[in-house]
Amino acid sequence: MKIKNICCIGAGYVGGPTMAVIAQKCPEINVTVVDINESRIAAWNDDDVNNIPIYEPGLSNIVGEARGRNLFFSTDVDAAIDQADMIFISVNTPTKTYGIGKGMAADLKFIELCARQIARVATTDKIVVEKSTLPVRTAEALRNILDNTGNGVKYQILSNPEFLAEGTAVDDLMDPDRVLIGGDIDTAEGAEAVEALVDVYAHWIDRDRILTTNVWSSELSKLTANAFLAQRVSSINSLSELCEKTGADVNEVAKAVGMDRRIGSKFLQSSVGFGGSCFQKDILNLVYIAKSYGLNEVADYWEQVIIMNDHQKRRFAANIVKTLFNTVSGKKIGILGWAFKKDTNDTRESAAIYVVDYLLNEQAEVVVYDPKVKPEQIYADLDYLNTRPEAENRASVTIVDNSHEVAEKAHAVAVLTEWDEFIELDWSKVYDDMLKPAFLFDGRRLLNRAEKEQIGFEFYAIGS
Ligand SMILES: NC(=O)C1=CN([C@@H]2O[C@H](COP(=O)(O)OP(=O)(O)OC[C@H]3O[C@@H](n4cnc5c(N)ncnc54)[C@H](O)[C@@H]3O)[C@@H](O)[C@H]2O)C=CC1
Ligand SMILES: O=C(O)[C@H]1O[C@H](OP(=O)(O)OP(=O)(O)OC[C@H]2O[C@@H](n3ccc(=O)[nH]c3=O)[C@H](O)[C@@H]2O)[C@H](O)[C@@H](O)[C@@H]1O
Repeated sequence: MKIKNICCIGAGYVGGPTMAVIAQKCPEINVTVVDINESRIAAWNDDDVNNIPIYEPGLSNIVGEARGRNLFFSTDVDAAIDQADMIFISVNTPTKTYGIGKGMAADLKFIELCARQIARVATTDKIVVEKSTLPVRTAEALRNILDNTGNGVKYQILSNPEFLAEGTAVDDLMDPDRVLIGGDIDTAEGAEAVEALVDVYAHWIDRDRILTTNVWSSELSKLTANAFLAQRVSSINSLSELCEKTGADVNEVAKAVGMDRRIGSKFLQSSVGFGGSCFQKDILNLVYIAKSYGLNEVADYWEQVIIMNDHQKRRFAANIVKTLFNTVSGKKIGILGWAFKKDTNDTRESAAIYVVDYLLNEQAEVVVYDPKVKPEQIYADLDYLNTRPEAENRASVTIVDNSHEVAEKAHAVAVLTEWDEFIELDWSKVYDDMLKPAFLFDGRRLLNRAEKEQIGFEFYAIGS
């Protein structure tokens, strides 16, 4: 079976880049990405491809090449569903903020709405692909909704979790370690659907890197991969605190440990804490699932990854207060970086939000610069925490458009995102512009200690 028309519901950080790459690599397939968010779709359709709503290195070129040829962005969800033979569901699956499982379980209401919409609109057989990250056994719920419409349409449900990381999305999509496809491989129709999706990816990915499994393994592998990655960050971050007490250096420890090929060197960069939309949400979801099966020890084991991460963010902020003679009240603290990592404008769960919230509770005056994050996003992130009236966030936080304004008469500067441009800053000028003693806190191990101390900074870096 050859796929001719793909529809993707959800034009976000996953749906947009993934579909752009599929469209570029498969010129004979029409790919339509739909979303209910009109302004997001308008931005994807902006005449200037540099205005697409997601910043990812290399993405605007790909969109520029494929858009209007075989890549389309639209708000007409029904029409795209109707025409497609394969439908990717790539909508958000945030942590529930209400009811049973509040703060832990994934909120699947957007997924269910998609399933109901597909069931209502479809008149021809469809392959429905779970692209969103979902709790294990979600496909069962989807099948229940889709199969009970009584309109005779046949559905195959596949799980095809996405492993791209933001900031490197295009490279990750072009050259993934693996593509995972879960399906009902024991039936002829299921195997045919799996093969149809394998064919799409095989346009540019070797078949031996396209892994097929049963649906439940695929769903659970995605949660497991994120849990393992986040666990490595929490593991090294837990040791960063011990390094600070003992005179060991966390970078040296990470290097020594990571050179063991059984351990590997990736994801051992100590930091102010991991952020991003998925690590925390997916681990909380894993914890919730384990608990729901009565597996309390399993749940506790993974929950510790989150507990350690929260501790890391809090202790970084607390250390700023302690170092500044136990008070930051009325003091200007400059923040370099708001995104949860470099090369993205995404701020979801960024450590910066929590560090600044802590400092605001201590009555600091905060000045923020990030090269890609818009001011309204920074305020929205703080408002979302609901810690204080929105007007207070605006009164206490100033957002500037260059690094040097952050330093002007600041008592301290903290690096919270590892943007390359912060390495190249004129640090002598930063020092000159600050009040003395000039405290510099490196939450990313981005800066060279000897150089900064030479300039005159009181320098603090995670894990040393
Ligand atoms: N952000 C990332 O790097 C990765 C995310 N994922 C997973 O992919 C999924 C999507 O994540 P993101 O793209 O980051 O989310 P996002 O929030 O950027 O995008 C989701 C989009 O779906 C749209 N949407 C929601 N309900 C809809 C409906 N009924 N009809 C049409 N559009 C609808 C929203 O308006 C939004 O634009 C999540 O499950 C996430 O866990 C997986 C791998 C990487
Ligand atoms: O499911 C998802 O959403 C994605 O989550 C992560 O990707 P992402 O969150 O975009 O970015 P990462 O590079 O994993 O970084 C996550 C956080 O961990 C931090 N981190 C990462 C690595 C490290 O060594 N140290 C460290 O502090 C980063 O700064 C960032 O805040 C995974 O890497 C992807 O494989 C996955 O698809």
